Amino acid sequence: MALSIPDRLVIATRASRLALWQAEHVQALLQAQYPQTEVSLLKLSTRGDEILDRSLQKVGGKGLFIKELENALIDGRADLAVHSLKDVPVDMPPLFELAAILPRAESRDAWVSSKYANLQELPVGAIIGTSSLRRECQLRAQRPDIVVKPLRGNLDTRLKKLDDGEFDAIILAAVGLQRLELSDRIRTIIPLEQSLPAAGQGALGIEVLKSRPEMSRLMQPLACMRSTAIAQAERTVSRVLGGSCSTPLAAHAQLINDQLTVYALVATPDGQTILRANARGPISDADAPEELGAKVAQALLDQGADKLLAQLDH
Ligand SMILES: NCc1[nH]cc(CCC(=O)O)c1CC(=O)O
Repeated sequence: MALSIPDRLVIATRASRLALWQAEHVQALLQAQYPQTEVSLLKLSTRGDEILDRSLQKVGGKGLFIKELENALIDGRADLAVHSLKDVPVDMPPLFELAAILPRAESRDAWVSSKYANLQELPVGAIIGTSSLRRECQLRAQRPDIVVKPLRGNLDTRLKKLDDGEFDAIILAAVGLQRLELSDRIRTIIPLEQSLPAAGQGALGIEVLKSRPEMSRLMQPLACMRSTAIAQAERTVSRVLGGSCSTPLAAHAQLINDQLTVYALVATPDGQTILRANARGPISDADAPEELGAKVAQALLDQGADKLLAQLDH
């Protein structure tokens, strides 16, 4: 059956500068793919953007950033939603699917500080800004003396808090700074051994309604098969371990030729215990990424990851 190209496509997006960059990127790709189609943006404010005073974990987690966008898909106000893949819960509500994962950019974390070049240079008792337990546990494993304070808000807000002197350094995903032409704020890209990233970090995902398979087909030219394999492996680790944004859990995969390597860790927030596992194998068939992800998750469970995660639940 031939694909019928619609006259209009509406992209639902959050209104932050980074979200708009991402949505405009997808808009340009779709416009190039379908020159006759009018591709526009529907900018929405989400609960995750509005609630800045309380920790996200307490008010309902990362799903808050995508719910308003999903509502726009249900109402037909939009045809697709663009998300940072990292913000898309691993268990999607059954009405929706990830139609395409785009080529992944930089996936590592960035060290941002005007005073100190890296973690090792920090003076005793220095104050680091991050609201990510994943980042906190890995930093504190290396520097138990540092003080970690929460840091929320969009990128510009976070940088302003650093510049106002609230922190000695902050940790951000490098990709966001790069996309907003703020690369000069990156003192160093933190090596994977020091800060293993979150599942999906650096990649964009396009979400559509499952009931509109033609929409999913229209998105296929934007999909990157290699980034999809990587993301599937990483997201499987989180899914098997029941990861949420309140879990100190990292999952990162690399694909070199046809060899996929999956690294993962689960930790206590104080970084006193860090369980690590990895696995490598060829992506010989479509199930291989998920099998490798599941294998790494199982290796963590064999080390007691379930007990560690259960302790964190209260
Ligand atoms: N935690 C929130 C979040 N969700 C997505 C990004 C941008 C990075 C990405 O697209 O992977 C960020 C900011 C950050 O981690 O610094």
